[in-house]
Amino acid sequence: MSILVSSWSNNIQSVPENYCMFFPEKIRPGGHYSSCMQQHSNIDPAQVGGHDHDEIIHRIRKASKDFGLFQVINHGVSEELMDDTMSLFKEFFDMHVEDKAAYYSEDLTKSYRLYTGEDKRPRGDVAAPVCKDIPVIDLSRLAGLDRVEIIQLIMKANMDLGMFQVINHGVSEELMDETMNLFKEFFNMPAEDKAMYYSEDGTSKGNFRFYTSSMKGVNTWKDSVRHICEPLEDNIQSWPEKPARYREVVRAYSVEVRKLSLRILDLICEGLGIQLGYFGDGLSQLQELLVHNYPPCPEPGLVLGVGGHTDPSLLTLLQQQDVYGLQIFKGGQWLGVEPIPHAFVINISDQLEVISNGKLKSARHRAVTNADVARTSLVTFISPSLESIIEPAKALVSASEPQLFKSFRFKEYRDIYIANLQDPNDATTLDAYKL
Ligand SMILES: O=C(O)CCC(=O)C(=O)O
Ligand SMILES: [Fe+2]
Repeated sequence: MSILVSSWSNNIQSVPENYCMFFPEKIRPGGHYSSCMQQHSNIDPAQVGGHDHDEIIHRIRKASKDFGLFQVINHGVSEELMDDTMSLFKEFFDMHVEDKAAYYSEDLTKSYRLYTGEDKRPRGDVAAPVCKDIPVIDLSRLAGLDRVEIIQLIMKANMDLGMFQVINHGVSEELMDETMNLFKEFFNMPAEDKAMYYSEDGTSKGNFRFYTSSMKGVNTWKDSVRHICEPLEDNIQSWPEKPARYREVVRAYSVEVRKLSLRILDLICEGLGIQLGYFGDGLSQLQELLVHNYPPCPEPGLVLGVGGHTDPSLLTLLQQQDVYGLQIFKGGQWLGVEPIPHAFVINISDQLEVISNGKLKSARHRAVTNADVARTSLVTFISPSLESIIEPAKALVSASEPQLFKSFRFKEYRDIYIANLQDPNDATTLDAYKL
């Protein structure tokens, strides 16, 4: 419980090391040498063919299996040539700046280039420019003559970015505010009241879970609540009884957000030219709510609230207030998503990219923190039932548009996605299913 960011973050001047995003001290180069490997992994190929032949082969196999690395001596490349080459490169780097300038390039496609390493730390750069291309779509205009134009707008946004915002969407402002305030109240409850809900057990099978989290081994600056909303009756008993109106408010919110999600999925059907209701039943059966609380952070540039990812669901609907924090990855950089009170940010998620046969993009996004105010976001994931088979819609596959993804069971995808969240090699689950 004392691990919750909200429990300790308000009195500190600097960020603890294990929150410094994706570059913790233990993997930071410089000053942290471990002891050297023993010489016995040096292999002398000159002995191959002689009476030590079998032993050498055995040592190569063992070193390759254990370390993937060994050294060779007496290998046939002359010491003079090696020294010469080493000296030449030392001389190159020691040349005058003007002499080297001709070779310097940041263009990755150049066949020869002198360059410097960049700092790849995904800093939570709060000052990122705002993305101007995310349309804000007024759903009240759908009833009139603008319908076709609106669907075109949604489709264009989904093809390019996988993200758009909707206003006048039918979920009442009162209900949105009430739900937001309820979660703020939850996160602000005294530690003793929250303690009974706290769990580090990630296997709660969709029941209510209150936790703080890490991604790829580095802690993220947030505490979260997560549970299934639909099917409702199997899960509502696990929802908290404090704040007092939790079950009543969250139930009403889930019902309204579900209606909106089905409306948007039908607009996407229209845009894709597949039958209305295609995403009904199994493909949108599971509904989960994930609520994040990002306390103010004294050094927002060193941490992230949520690291870069695409959502594993079908569609995601995100409510934020007027506090900035969500970013989208576009054109090689992170750009801010403008917070619009009472709008929903709609993300195309992985399963829609597959079912649309790659026509729609699963949005890559993340959340940054800030030094001044806490931010709360309410994230609804609409997903297929775990047993659903996911594959590109038949109507979107043809001789000229071949199938781009294998078919799979949603449960398998989800399990791999969860494992990949902790994979330091930045594995993306969707790539593994591309044909
Ligand atoms: O809090 C946010 O704005 C983003 C949260 C998010 O991307 C997620 O929970 O998947
Ligand atoms: Fe997300």
